Amino acid sequence: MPSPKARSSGSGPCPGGNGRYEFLSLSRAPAPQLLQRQGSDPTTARLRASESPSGRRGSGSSTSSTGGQQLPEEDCMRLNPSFVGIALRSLLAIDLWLSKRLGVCACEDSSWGSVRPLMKLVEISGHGIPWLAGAAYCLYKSDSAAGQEVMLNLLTALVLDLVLVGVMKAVVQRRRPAHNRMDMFATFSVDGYSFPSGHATRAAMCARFLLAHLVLAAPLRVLVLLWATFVGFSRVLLGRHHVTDVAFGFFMGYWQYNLVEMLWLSPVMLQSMIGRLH
Ligand SMILES: CC(C)=CCC/C(C)=C/COP(=O)(O)O
Repeated sequence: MPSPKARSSGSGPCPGGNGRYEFLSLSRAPAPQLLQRQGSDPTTARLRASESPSGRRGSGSSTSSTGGQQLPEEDCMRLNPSFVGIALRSLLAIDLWLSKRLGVCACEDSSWGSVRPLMKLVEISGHGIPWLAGAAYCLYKSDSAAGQEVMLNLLTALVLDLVLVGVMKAVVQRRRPAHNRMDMFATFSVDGYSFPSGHATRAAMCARFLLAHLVLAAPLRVLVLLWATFVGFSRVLLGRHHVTDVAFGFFMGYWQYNLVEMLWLSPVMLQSMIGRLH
């Protein structure tokens, strides 16, 4: 598996408008070096090449006739792309465009660069380490069985979240936005990848967990929801993620909580597990 860090933009200056996202005009041939770069994926390279008139001229032996002109079969297939394919490509293009527009705190000289330190505080509030440390501390300090049960399950949920997000990132391997500066503290190697946002999954899951298991007054419940939303939103503002990474992260975190409820470790179960250890 290639190292995601090697593919990431690193900690250099914010690339701004000089990102990796080149949108290919349908009516214009892409630059040769662009074709070469996309050539790492043979299918994409072939499809891109077939978008160029020169690419059309020379490619393929299997042809079909259109208005007297011989076109390769693969081009004919591209003329009838499925609705789902068009919808997905459009969604992806909107996602890239919107994420770039919203990445206003991606670096100090971005339009909202002055609030970057505040956004980084929000980032820390949703980071795995403070949550793991906090849950472990509360578990240690808790003197009631109910409190210990809740904290132990929160710890389990946090570990489960790290594992599921890590697996998902390793499978999907989506790059972080080009304007992101990889200056996050304490990351795993898979955190070089973007999809889904681990902060968003954790925020959604923990918010549901806290709302379900802590007796909180209404203003505090609202605060928890606002915090979770803001953690997700700050990922895009910081340029760390695309909008879809965060949207899917919220969705995944929401469902992860259901999994936590299903796997809930009860005192009886814990007793028998501890008993088996002795
Ligand atoms: C080192 C530990 C315990 C957790 C890593 C937390 C982390 C840095 C997740 C990445 O989140 P995003 O996917 O939202 O950038």
